[in-house]
Amino acid sequence: MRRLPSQTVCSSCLIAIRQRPLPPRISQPWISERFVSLRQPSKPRPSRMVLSNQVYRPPTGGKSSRPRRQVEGPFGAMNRTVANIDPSRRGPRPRTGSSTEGAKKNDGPRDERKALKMQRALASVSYTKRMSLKDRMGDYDSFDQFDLLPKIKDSLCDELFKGLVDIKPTPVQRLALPAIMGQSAPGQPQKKSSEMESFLLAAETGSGKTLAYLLPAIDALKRAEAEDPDIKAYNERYAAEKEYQRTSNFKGKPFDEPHPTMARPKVVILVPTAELAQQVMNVSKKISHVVKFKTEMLSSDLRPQQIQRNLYGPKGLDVIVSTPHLLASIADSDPNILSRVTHLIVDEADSLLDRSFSPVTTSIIERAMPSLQKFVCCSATIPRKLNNYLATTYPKMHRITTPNLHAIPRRVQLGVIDVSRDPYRNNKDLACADALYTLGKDAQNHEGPVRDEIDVRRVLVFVNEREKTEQLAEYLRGQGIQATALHRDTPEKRPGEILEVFTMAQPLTIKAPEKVGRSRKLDNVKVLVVTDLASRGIDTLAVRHVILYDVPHTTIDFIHRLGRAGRMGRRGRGIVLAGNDDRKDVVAEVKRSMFMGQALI
Ligand SMILES: Nc1ncnc2c1ncn2[C@@H]1O[C@H](COP(=O)(O)OP(=O)(O)OP(=O)(O)O)[C@@H](O)[C@H]1O
Repeated sequence: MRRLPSQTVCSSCLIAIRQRPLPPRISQPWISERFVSLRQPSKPRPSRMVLSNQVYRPPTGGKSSRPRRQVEGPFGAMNRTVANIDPSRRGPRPRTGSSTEGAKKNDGPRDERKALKMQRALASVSYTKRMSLKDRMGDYDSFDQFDLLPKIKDSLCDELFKGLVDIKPTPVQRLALPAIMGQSAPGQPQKKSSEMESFLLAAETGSGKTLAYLLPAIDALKRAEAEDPDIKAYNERYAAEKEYQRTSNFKGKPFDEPHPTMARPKVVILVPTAELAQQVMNVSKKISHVVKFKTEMLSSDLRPQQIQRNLYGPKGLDVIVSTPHLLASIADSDPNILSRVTHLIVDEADSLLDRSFSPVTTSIIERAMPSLQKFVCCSATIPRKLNNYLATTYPKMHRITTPNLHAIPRRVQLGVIDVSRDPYRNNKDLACADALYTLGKDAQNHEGPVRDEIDVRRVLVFVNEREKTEQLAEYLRGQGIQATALHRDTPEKRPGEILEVFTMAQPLTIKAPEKVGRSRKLDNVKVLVVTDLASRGIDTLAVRHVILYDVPHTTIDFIHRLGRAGRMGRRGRGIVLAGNDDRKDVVAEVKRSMFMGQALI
């Protein structure tokens, strides 16, 4: 029988692909009228930032797998089929054809923009691999099947998902929880591992990665606490002192012996921004209300006294959420601060291990390594560079990836407005205001949960430059739109408050206007004009619409920005404003990949 070449799709798969339901077409006239002609790029250009297509297994290769003719050294020239000419000594390239224009194209400097490259689907995750992942996920379809402490399970119903019924673990949680805890099958007890284990959690945006790493870490923390002789002795002294004070009507100083965990956390979670630190700390705090442990955050927007209090509070410290720079500088002055860490989590690992953050993040990892039991890297996007780095630094790392990694879910639709055409003629500000007015008008047709009230739409507008946030927000305000700018220099304290409107899950409504007037004032839309500051990890559950004012520099930015809408199974819509200076071919490829449900690699 003739074998199919590896790239060929077999006929049954083709039928399955064709039978997949297609997302409904965008019905808004303003999108269809000004729809960009999505041209196929004639030749894909290389990218400097490429997503990995083999996250589920470490990349193979390296020196040993290179053909001998490519290897340096005495045997390097064997079996060559072409002349071994040093490229630096090669003469000028012969020009093809007579066109000087064409020659310029060949010899000119390469486009150094961080262009996108999305020619391939997640081809190397084979169908068998995908099926086996799906089968494994099916094993755990309730939180009760995990060997978590009962209090932790209670905290899910009583605090985190209060009011929700039938909470099921998400795919990444079904895979990660048993793997990190060492649980072999549903209902089975955990098995302790004597050596340090490392994990890579790679799953789509808004898929519940925070709980996937937090629940096993807290479970291990509480189990270790029950066996810790220092904590046991402290608790006994505390109880005895309390009893003495009660019986003897004691009026002196209360028991003020510092807790053994003071400034010695066991769980450290590193995140890239203060806003994300606050969000993860809020989740951890909610669990701590039921499970009882001490959790704090460290970030640059806290005052020094507050940082001191968070670290050296007499009640101890178990879980700390921090940005790396601050923690590294504290560790410089108090080297023992990381001496008891058993679980270290690097959230948004591709950011924290990239060129700018890497030295400081790795310094923390190295300091914590002697006591470390579990090391978890977590991200929705795994660039090849990070993939290779992890494969060489942590060769035994357990790779937990979900089948749809690097794909934007099909429930998120992408519309494109070509702002180079009439009536905008490259006026992106006007196109943005128009898009927001259309969203507002559309929302007026949807009644809120209370009669005579309408929903308020919360929209994120992403720009590439910090300066543009203020400028655009001011323009939109001038057009009667409630717009706020958020960037790294937004005055202290405000980012949390500003973001709250967009992160709270509760519906936001206003009184329905008697009659939609002609005045240009949009009451039922709240807009946040923001840089990538809000694109990483911020859980904007309430946001269904994201406007990409600028075309993102990389696929990674596309995934994270669009990932703010359509979280946790919700529907969402992205709108890209594509101007003359933007890479429309790139937008077209993203749109096509999203339509096909393919990974953007
Ligand atoms: N099992 C679950 N059932 C329902 N909702 C859940 C579940 N797990 C998490 N969530 C909710 O899903 C939302 C997104 O979770 P989370 O912020 O952890 O996503 P993420 O994968 O870290 O996203 P990102 O990659 O953007 O950081 C949160 O509001 C969280 O409360």
